[in-house]
Amino acid sequence: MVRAMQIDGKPWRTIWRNQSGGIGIIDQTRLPHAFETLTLRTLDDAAVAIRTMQVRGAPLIGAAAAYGLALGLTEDATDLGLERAHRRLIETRPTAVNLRWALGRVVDAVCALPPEVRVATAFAEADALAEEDVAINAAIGRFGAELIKEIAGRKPGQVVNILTHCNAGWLATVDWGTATAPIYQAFAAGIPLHVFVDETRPRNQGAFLTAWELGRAGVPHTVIADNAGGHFMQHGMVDLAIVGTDRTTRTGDVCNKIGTYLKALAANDCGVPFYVALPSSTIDWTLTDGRDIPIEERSGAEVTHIAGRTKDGAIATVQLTPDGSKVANPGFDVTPARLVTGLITERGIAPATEQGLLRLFPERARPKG
Ligand SMILES: CSC[C@@H](O)[C@@H](O)C(=O)COP(=O)(O)O
Repeated sequence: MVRAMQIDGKPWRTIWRNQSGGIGIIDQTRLPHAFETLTLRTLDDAAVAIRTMQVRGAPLIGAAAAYGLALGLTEDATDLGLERAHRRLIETRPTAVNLRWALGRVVDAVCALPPEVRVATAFAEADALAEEDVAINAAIGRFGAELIKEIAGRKPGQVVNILTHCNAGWLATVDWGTATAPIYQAFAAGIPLHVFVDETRPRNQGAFLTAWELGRAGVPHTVIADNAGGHFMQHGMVDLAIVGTDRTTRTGDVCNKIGTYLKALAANDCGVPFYVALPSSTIDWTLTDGRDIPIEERSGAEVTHIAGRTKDGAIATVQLTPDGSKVANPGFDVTPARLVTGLITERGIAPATEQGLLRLFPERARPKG
């Protein structure tokens, strides 16, 4: 199988166990201008890495939290230690449901065990979860690549143009990405394609991360200002939009990075198919209304300031807004299911409806009566 994530020809994942017993990560706050790795050794290291977005993206937040809980148990494997580590990690970021899901998996795996075997079991569960993430994203890639191939079949010899928002790429997962997995697989199969990358203000995950990883993979792409997507759709320059999600309700409402909703509205108006790629760990089966999803409110400094590389190679932060202007910074928004053409999951593509999801995940049906 083609491996998605390579940097200068060397395969990489976003998170790994290293020789010294620590957890290796790529420090995503340093990209695209520096590629640096870090080792997480303690519960606190893991919590800080998630909160400060050294690791980010719903599936990777889940994997990092699972390893974080295992690290926490190395400090205190008692019931109290488990509870403390769980509380510390669950508070790091509110929107991606993968965090709750991954912590729940590790807690379920260890809670009935005596403290002396909990650490090994927790690491094994975190390893399993990370491995599964890779396989799940590869499956999403196979289903999604078929959509791209279908479009390519309708315009022989022409490039398929795909728009994506934020970074739902391999940097947001353990490998492959969700929204990017179909892109990588179609590209590897020789389909001529090009990706419009929304810059994704205010944290610029598109401009900083998606552009960087597509560039490493040799995928043709163009970074656009967030406000430009509607224009390109209106002019027939986008064949398909694929984005990720941090939490999807059982009815198919999708919560993703701020600005996704506006792209879905524009896609709907322009007749551009709008797909959301997700592992089932991103579905919150307890929710039926996207308006109930907690939206992360982030620091205003992300709106008032921007960091970048100066001509002499230094990283500098500059102020954009006038002194004294108030700012608001919701990190996510909800795209109602009616604007979503389909959900690309590891079990296939479902309409964004409860029925559609239950056809793929029948074990999630609510007991009758
Ligand atoms: C496969 S990742 C899906 C989402 O997590 C992604 O689109 C996103 O919104 C990431 O937000 P971030 O705030 O960078 O963690």
